[in-house]
Amino acid sequence: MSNWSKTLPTVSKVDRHKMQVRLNHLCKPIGGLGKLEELAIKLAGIEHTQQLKTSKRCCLVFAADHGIVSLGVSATPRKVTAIQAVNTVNGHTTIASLAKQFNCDVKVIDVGVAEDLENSKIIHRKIRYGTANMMTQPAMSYQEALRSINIGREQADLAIRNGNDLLLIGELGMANTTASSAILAAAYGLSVQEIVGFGSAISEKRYQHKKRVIQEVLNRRQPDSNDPIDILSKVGGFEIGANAGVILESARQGIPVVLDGFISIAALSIAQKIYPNITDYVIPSHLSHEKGMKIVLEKVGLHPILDLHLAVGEGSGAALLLPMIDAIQALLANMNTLEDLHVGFVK
Ligand SMILES: O=C(O)c1ccc[n+]([C@@H]2O[C@H](COP(=O)([O-])O)[C@@H](O)[C@H]2O)c1
Ligand SMILES: Cc1cc2nc[nH]c2cc1C
Repeated sequence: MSNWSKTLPTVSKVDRHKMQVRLNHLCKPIGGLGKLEELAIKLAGIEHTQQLKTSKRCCLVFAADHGIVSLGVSATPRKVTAIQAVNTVNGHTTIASLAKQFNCDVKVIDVGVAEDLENSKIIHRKIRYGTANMMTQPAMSYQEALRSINIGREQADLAIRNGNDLLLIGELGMANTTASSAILAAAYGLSVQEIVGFGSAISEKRYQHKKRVIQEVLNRRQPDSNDPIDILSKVGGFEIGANAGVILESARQGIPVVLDGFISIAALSIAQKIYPNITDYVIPSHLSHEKGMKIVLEKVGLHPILDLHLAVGEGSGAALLLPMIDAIQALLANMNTLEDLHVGFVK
């Protein structure tokens, strides 16, 4: 299929165990920090260290348009992808605001916006001016699907070389909850009823229409559930492929990658078809408001900390996890141990 190595480097069981022991000794009830403890253990395993590296972070926001938008599956006009891409580099979107607050760099990469973005702060890696309408033809070619993944890998590699300890994934793409629903239905054999949600707030009537469109797309395109590139090319999007590429490259280099919402788990499903254990390397952030998120996260065994009913995308939920990551660092740095206080538990 491509030049993927056979396996990923393993996460460190030793560092996971050491972190668990360390947390158990802190002056608090055993397990008292709940999901924050799971987060610390996961980071220690991925990074192979007790000295968690989390201070330099970067959110990679990939922007692309979707031909299927012409069938009325979104409440939002296509041009909002381009508008928000520029708005992000100018510092005024949800992700730009949160990233500034939580000390995170943001890069916006155009991998397929349907118009030219004349802005020097945007990284220009356009594959095409939007995907084709997947109702009438595959969204993109097999080669373009691979290219979208490779651009994600390249941008992740660049961010890692620039010294980032943590990567966050984000996206902009009107109608991409339609593409993501189709990907997830194909990848995990889920029904349209189980997976499709209201995206960026459509009406009930449009929701019924969206479900019919996605079902018809799946019937016509017949994506091969065993071939992630076939799925991505037939019913995917360029920004989704790029998100998958970031996940793959981060895992390959042992750098934790923080997922965002529904689109990021569509990307995860593509990556998971290549490496079934990819979930060991990703940090879930929040349970998006989008209907299918819960069933997919349960299926792949990921338990996000946040449930804020977010439906923004852009990497916003991933950025909101950063204060939780900073909280772990503060706890590990400042708390003393039960032994320091001469406290023992009775069995
Ligand atoms: O991240 C999510 O879970 C999420 C849920 C709903 C909407 N979005 C964002 O809204 C856009 C897609 O919504 P839609 O209705 O056009 O498919 C796209 O730009 C996403 O970033 C994102
Ligand atoms: C304004 C707006 C911003 C977004 N950002 C991601 N998806 C979006 C959809 C809308 C409508």
